[in-house]
Amino acid sequence: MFAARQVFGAAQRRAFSVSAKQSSKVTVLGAAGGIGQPLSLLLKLNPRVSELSLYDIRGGPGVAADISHINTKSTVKGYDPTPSGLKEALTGADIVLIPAGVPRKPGMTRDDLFNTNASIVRDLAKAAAESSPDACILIISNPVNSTVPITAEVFKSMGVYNPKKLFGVTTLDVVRASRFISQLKGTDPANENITVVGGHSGATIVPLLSQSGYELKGNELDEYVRRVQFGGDEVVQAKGGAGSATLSMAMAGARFAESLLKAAQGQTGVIEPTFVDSPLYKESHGVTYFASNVELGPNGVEKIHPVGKITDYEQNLLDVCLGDLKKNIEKGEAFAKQNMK
Ligand SMILES: NC(=O)c1ccc[n+]([C@@H]2O[C@H](COP(=O)([O-])OP(=O)(O)OC[C@H]3O[C@@H](n4cnc5c(N)ncnc54)[C@H](O)[C@@H]3O)[C@@H](O)[C@H]2O)c1
Ligand SMILES: O=C(O)C[C@H](O)C(=O)O
Repeated sequence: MFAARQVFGAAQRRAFSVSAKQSSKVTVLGAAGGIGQPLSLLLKLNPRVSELSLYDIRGGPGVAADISHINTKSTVKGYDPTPSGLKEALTGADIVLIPAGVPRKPGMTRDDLFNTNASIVRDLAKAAAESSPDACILIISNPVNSTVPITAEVFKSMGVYNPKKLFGVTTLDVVRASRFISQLKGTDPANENITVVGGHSGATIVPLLSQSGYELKGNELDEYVRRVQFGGDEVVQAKGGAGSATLSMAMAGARFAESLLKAAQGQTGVIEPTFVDSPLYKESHGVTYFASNVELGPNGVEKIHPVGKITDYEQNLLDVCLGDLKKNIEKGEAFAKQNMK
């Protein structure tokens, strides 16, 4: 690969550096957790990251010391769990990933995490709104359908909300949908990219298999859809009380961050499904956030793609999704409004 210096003249280099930011500070809040550690590792391996900033209420500096020995160029710093540590971790960040919060145990829904995680996300969102108001904020903490609206309400209350820069990370649903179809069809999962829309829990997860030209029927289709919708439960059960998906989630979070960095660094046509402030079902159903394919650009959301042509079966799934999603979103918004500190 040629360096910009070799390929561009001075004027072009200046234009390039204005439109495409090449250095990137990425902050992980919850960096010492089950997701946080492998996610931080993958970010350290990403040459698009120049500064990695790791914060947790326990163990951030230890994880940072460990990861900092890896021989890639980026600098790594861990921060103490103090208000000033959090502020420093966030200041100047381009991307903030938030996997802080508790995971499920068998028998729990994601919504059962609401009581604990809502206030964790609210407090971290407040810190981000104060110290990194221009960063892209990537919410991993569950229930995503509610924690994203909570974050939006915090940013709105502080007058710094930018709907183009707030993302619920739903990439794991696409990763699963792609992996599971490849197992049924004997294809290479790396070449599969099944569109998944809606939200991130149970019936709000809607895989649109027909858009990839696949036609499963009857029980096989029902079982496929159910596996994508409840793939998280499969992992929660298998871990038997020790948490939920961490390694596959780290991969999915790192993939989403990589896509944002590519777009920020000038690549066009970068598309990822993600849960964002979306016009698609706002007027018709009062659903203010929705996951669909989103084109990413240097300022975050560039273009929200509509759901497109779907089958009657998929439309039925979508109808159920929209009803559940509305309740999850309203629950998050109500919490934020009643519990703004
Ligand atoms: N979006 C998704 O697809 C997806 C996938 C998997 C898990 N999750 C969610 O991600 C969250 C984290 O899962 P995990 O397995 O990593 O849990 P974990 O318990 O292993 O790690 C969570 C980390 O967050 C830290 N933390 C708690 N409160 C904090 C605060 N106020 N500030 C900073 N750090 C704080 C903890 O110390 C811990 O290290 C859960 O809510 C889980 O449900 C989401
Ligand atoms: O299932 C969970 O609770 C974690 C996560 O949302 C997942 O989809 O794996």
